[in-house]
Amino acid sequence: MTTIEVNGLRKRFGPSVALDGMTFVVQPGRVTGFVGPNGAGKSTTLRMILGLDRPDAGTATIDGRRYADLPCPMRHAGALLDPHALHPARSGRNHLRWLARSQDLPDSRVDEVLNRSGLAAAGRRAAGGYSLGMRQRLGVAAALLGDPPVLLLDEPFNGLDPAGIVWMRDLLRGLAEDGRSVLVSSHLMSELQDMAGHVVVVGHGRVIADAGVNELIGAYSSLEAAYLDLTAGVGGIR
Ligand SMILES: Nc1ncnc2c1ncn2[C@@H]1O[C@H](COP(=O)(O)OP(=O)(O)OP(=O)(O)O)[C@@H](O)[C@H]1O
Repeated sequence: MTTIEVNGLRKRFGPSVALDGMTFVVQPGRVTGFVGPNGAGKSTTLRMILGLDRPDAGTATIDGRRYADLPCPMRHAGALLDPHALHPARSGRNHLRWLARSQDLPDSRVDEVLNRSGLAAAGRRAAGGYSLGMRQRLGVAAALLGDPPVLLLDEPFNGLDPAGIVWMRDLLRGLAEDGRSVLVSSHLMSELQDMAGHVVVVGHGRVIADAGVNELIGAYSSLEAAYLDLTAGVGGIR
């Protein structure tokens, strides 16, 4: 069973402190919501788990290893960070084929993940013409290519239509039920309340609360009420 461990991450960008000792563990078998006000440090943390930003201090590991040290990393962790990170002239299918080849994954996976993401019909169209919701689906398809035990998704509900939201909710729940570790950053508390088993609330680059969703609902009546209370003293964008 694969965990994500974030331990004491610190990061400054010039005068601004983005991460100030960020520490938490993502356990397998449940969706963990990663929530906090704009600028709290969620995306920076996800980027560090994936080795895309270097911390000033602290560590982030998947299965005890840094992402950069994982052999064939897409088999260990799949990520959706930026749905616009694609070549606009390349078809969705060729985008996935290119990724699969870079990781020695069989081409057969491409059609499997296109089908699972509802993009089978649009797969041969240039990805530059995809709507935001279609780009999110393509990003999810890419994250699933290596059938990884760990998934990290940054605001995956953005741009999805109502049917897409239901699809994403069921997909993430199913991935967690398979025993995967699923970390989802989102501002949609009602979605997380229905879907997540656990939530990590952050503010100003550190953890404010790390608790079960049912525990928070029991104490505050809803996840949204818990979030608003826990982050009340944190303030907005610095
Ligand atoms: N490359 C960068 N250069 C300068 N500052 C940065 C950079 N990346 C992040 N920051 C700063 O670090 C802080 C944390 O940003 P981050 O994007 O991680 O927040 P977030 O919680 O993901 O916010 P949001 O909910 O708006 O997506 C912010 O103050 C942001 O301005």
